[in-house]
Amino acid sequence: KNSNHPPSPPKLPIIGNLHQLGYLPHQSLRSLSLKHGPLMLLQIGRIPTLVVSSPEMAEQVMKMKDHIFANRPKIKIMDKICYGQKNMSFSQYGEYWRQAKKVIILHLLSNKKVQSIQPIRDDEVTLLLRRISTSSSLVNLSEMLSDTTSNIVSRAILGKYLASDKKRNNEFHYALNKGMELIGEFRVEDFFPSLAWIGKFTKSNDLVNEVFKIIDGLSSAVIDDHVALDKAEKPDFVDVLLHLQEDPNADFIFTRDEIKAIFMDLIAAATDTSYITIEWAMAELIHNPEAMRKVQEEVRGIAEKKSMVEQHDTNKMYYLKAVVKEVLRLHPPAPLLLPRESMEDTKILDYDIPKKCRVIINAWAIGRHPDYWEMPEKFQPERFLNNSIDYKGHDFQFIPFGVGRRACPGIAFAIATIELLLSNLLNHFDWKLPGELRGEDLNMDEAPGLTTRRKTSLVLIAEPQW
Ligand code: HEM
Repeated sequence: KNSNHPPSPPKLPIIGNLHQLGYLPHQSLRSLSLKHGPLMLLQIGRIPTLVVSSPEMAEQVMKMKDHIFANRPKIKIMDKICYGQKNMSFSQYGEYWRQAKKVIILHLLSNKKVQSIQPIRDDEVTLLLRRISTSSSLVNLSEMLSDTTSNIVSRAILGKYLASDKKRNNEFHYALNKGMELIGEFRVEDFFPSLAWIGKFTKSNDLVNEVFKIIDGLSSAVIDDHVALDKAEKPDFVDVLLHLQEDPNADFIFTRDEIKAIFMDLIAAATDTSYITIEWAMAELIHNPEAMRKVQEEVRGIAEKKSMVEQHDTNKMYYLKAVVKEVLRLHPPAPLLLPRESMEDTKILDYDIPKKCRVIINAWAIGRHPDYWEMPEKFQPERFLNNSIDYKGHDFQFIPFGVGRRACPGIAFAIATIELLLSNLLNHFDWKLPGELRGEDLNMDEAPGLTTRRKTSLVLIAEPQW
């Protein structure tokens, strides 16, 4: 009662502010923050939840007090589908997380490793371009990009495709879509722990079980294949984790379930975010024909009629890089980042923040903050030319990958994939909406979930340049 808490919107008995989260929580929370300020304390069911909506407050949480806010809350669905929350993204801050991060960076995400998988990226780009060229008049770009990004990441991690046939591939993408939707929901069992038993009887609990069954089936098959093949010569990332189990000098040994949680998490984290970025980039460029003209002129000028843009070509594509940044500003794939949790009572400025307070950073609202961005709702890649604003965690007005200990370790991996795929799509084809539709007619609505996809698939006509 004597604490000085941040401002809170009025709440209802029992549910608190739950009803104010709306269909797209990042948008509803921004509207609330315009009334109640950049640091708000909501009560969602039983859980105090701090909502951060300005660059200054984000810096306080993710830089000044990062050591206190480095935990993730326990979330029932992650517990179920990630074998006790043993994936890196949602694991508790501590020794397990440190060891998982160490092995992931060393064997998968270092700059050297990211460069070493260039042949896989090139190969998958070639297949994508061929698939588009040979498809009927309408191209479902959303579906193709989702396939290509998951193929790149699964070949990088597993040494092969995750799903060996079309049926399994469809099951994986279904589980990925449903999983992201379910994780993004504010679910009864997480916010009313005493009512957790109700969750067991809901339809969404059946969906969670269905998602888990698919993920567990696919990941168990991967482990069985790796054990049977044992590639000692040229081990992939899963081989590395399995070999640790037999290494008497290993600092840490991951169990079979932990290995499954770690690699499936990486495939999901990399696929969804990367393809969403390219999908929004293509949508914004169709919506803004002048930006499309400029970026195609740059890409084609540098590619000089080569049938494929190579990774090193993208280093000179400054407008393309500005397009990618502008897309990440307007459409950060994880608009509320991933939730964090305070590990002790603390203060932000003069406000008291209790231990075990959930923290939501509204990166979507921060990227559109009118004090930091001129005409913040407008797609304008030029704003990133001739300045050093970057997504690497120093500019708190632009934080699509998060900041601090729990920031995304996959930036280099993601950007290499996004720039290569996008530049090749723009080099190889001209893009149009079907029928008489014009750019401004394109539906730009978002779908709900942990990651923000487009509400409707992006279906376009591709006209090859050669
Ligand atoms: C455009 C692409 C991507 C975006 C926008 C993105 C964004 C994010 C965000 C916002 C977080 C949480 C940060 C925080 O809590 O402060 C995160 C965490 C994470 N990302 Fe990414 N990500 C992308 C691609 C990737 C890729 C390609 C990989 C791996 C191959 C990856 C692996 C991870 C992992 C393992 C975490 C958990 C980090 C931790 O909790 O310590 N991400 N990412």
